[in-house]
Order: sequence, then structure tokens, then C-alpha cells
Amino acid sequence: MTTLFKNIKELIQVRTEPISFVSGKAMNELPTIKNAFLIVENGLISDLGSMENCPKTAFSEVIDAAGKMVLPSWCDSHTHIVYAGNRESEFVDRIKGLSYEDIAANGGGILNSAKKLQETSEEALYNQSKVRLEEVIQLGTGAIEIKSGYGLTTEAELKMLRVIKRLREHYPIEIRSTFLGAHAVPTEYKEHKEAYLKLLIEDTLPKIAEEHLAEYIDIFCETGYFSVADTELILEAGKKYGLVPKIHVNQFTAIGGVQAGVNHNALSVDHLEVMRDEDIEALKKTNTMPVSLPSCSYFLSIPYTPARKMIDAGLPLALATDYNPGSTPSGNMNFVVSTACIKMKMTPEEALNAATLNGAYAMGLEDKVGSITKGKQANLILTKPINSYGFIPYSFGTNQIEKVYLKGKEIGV
Ligand SMILES: N=CN[C@@H](CCC(=O)O)C(=O)O
Ligand SMILES: [Zn+2]
Repeated sequence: MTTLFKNIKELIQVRTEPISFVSGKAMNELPTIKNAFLIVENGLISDLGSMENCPKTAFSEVIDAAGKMVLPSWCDSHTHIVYAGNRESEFVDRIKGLSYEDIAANGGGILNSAKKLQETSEEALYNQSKVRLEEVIQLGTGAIEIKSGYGLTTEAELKMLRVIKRLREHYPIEIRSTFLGAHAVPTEYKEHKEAYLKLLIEDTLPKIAEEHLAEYIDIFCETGYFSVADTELILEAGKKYGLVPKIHVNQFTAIGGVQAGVNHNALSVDHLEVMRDEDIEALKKTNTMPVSLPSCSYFLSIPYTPARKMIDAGLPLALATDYNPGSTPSGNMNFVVSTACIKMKMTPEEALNAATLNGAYAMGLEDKVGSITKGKQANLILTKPINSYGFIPYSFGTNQIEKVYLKGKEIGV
């Protein structure tokens, strides 16, 4: 099966030479080809270039993209889309003046989601989660990381991870799975956090490893949740089972978690709403990708990651949604890209690099997705007719996507 996309007004994020990620000034460079063609063979990008060099051979399918742009699908490296029910009532509590921290301290927040999830069957959880996965695919996401962390018992964490595994088996989108048992301390362990960590390490982790249910290990390193010492303990334990560290860090307070992530070779450190100079310094010349979640800042009215300061200091940055029931009930990467430009002063080039190439790196998928490169998966967004790619973030809240393709196949609504 070969598909030709012809007359593409602009083919975006063309990387002839494979590149892992872009940092600093290079984030502002977005290579494109105007009036381009793209050939997809058996789900992979097999050729591309300027229309003048478009092969005249026969194709199984020809798509005329005149006036439209083609770009790699969004790479959303941080989500919690497997959850039960919703937390709409907490949303209203916050409108009335309670803070996210107040709600959590009253037994709401993550513990509220955990209670709901523990009472939900695996089948029902799968059915609720697949709706969200299908929704984000239509919004242009072509690779996604999904975390556990609303189970908080061995049984319920395994249930979440098995749902992620099932989603992976049933959908053509690339999915990476993360074990986030250390998301909150369950009520019954309130005064015995160490015992909960012991349970995760000695009971949950071996079972996850046995069933090959996760690639990554995560922890919420935050005042009132887990300390830097807890973070180091969990990351080390995960590593023994081959799980690569990723952490939730610096969301409300900076307590040294970024440094712990870097020291433990974390693939990514995520949130970063509160960044001290020493945190930025610690990330320089490392392989750890900083990940910003602007929809979370928007929804909770908390500070945005200081992207300008970080990129100007030479760092890379990835953008992700954080889709979850509490802090970000939205999986729309288009909104994330717009918000990064509008609120974080990232240029359209920086935001598009952060949401594709750098996002792919942040979930270890840089060899498969994130750019228009021969041999990568044809996970593509075909836009409606637009004049420039900057129109995508500019026209925030308006869907500029006409069609989405996963492994070369159009995914219908
Ligand atoms: N901050 C920690 N975890 C999630 C939110 C969890 C929740 O409120 O349900 C996040 O990334 O924002
Ligand atoms: Zn998160």
C-alpha cells in the first residue's frame, strides 16, 4: 500500500538527518519544505521532497493537499487518561475559593479519584478510557504516554496498567506506560508513608515487572506528597526492574527534585511551574528533558513554566497535556501549543518542536515519531487550508485539523 500526498502547501518538521531533540536557539528552527510531496509505504514515511521531484509512478492512493499543511502528529508525553468518573465537583469548589491543596488536604484530589477507580471494574475502566484515547487521536495526537497512579493499591495499580496494555493492543497509536504508584499516600497509610513505599517496592513493582506492564517509573515529588529521599528510593527500585525514571516535580514548591531526577538519569522531569536558577542550571548538558504542562497551569491558575528563561539558558523543552480528572481535564495538544505561545511566550517554531520532536524524546520514541523523516511512522496531521503554520497556535480554540493519519491510515471520526 503506497500513498502519495501531493501539492502540500508546506511540509513541516522535516528532519532529513535523524535528531534526538532540539535545545536553546535550535528550538526556534523548524525545517519545512514548501510545495512538497510525501510518500507513505506500509505505514512508514518512505520519501519526501519538493513537488518538482515528485515521482510519476502509480500509487494505491493519492491525496491532493493543495492549500493545506502536513505535520507530524502531536507527541503527548505526559497523561493520566486512564481514570474513573470525574472531579467536576472539585472544579466548582475551586471556583468558590478552595485551592487544589485545600481540596487534597480534605481527602479530595488524587485520593478521590483512587476511591472511584478502586470501585470500577477493569472493563468499565477500559471503556471510559478508550473514549478519551479516541478523542485525543482525533485532536491530532499520534503518540502518548499514560500513567497509573489512581489505584494506590497493588491490585488497582495493576488494573490501571492492564487497561493501558489493552489500549496499546487495540489502537494503532504508540503508547508508553508509566507506573506512578507513588502519586499520593493512601489514607490508610497516612501516618505510615514508609510502609506504603515498601508495599510499592516489594509487592507492586515485582508484579508489574512480571507482566511487563510499564516502561517508566514516576513519583510526585512535592511538599505534602513524597520527599526527595522517597523519590530516590522509588527511582532506584524501579531501575532494578528496568524501569526508566520520569518525575512530577516543582509543581508547587522546589525541593531539589529536579537535581534528584538528573542524578538518576530521568528521561524527563515534568511540571516545572516553580523553577529556581539552580534547577535550570542542573538541567544543562544532561539527557533529561524538561516537560511543561501549560493546560494544568491554565486550569489551576498556577504559574506557567518559565519557558523563555529555560530556552534562553540553552535548555530543551517538551510540551504535554497532563490530561487527568483533577488538574487538567483536557487532552487537547492544539490548546497546549497555543497556550505555550500566548502565555509562555514561546514562538510557534519552539512550540511545534516542543510538541513533536521533543515530546517524542520525552517518551523514548524519537526513532519512531515526532518528525517527517524517512523510516518514521506516518503519524500525520493534515490541516485545513491555512496560510502559515503560525495560524495553528494563533487561532486558539479553533480546530485547524482536517484529517489525522496513524501509520499511514486515515482515522475517521
Ligand atoms: N500533580 C500530580 N498529579 C497530577 C494531578 C493529579 C490529580 O489532581 O488527579 C498532575 O500531574 O497534575
Ligand atoms: Zn501528571
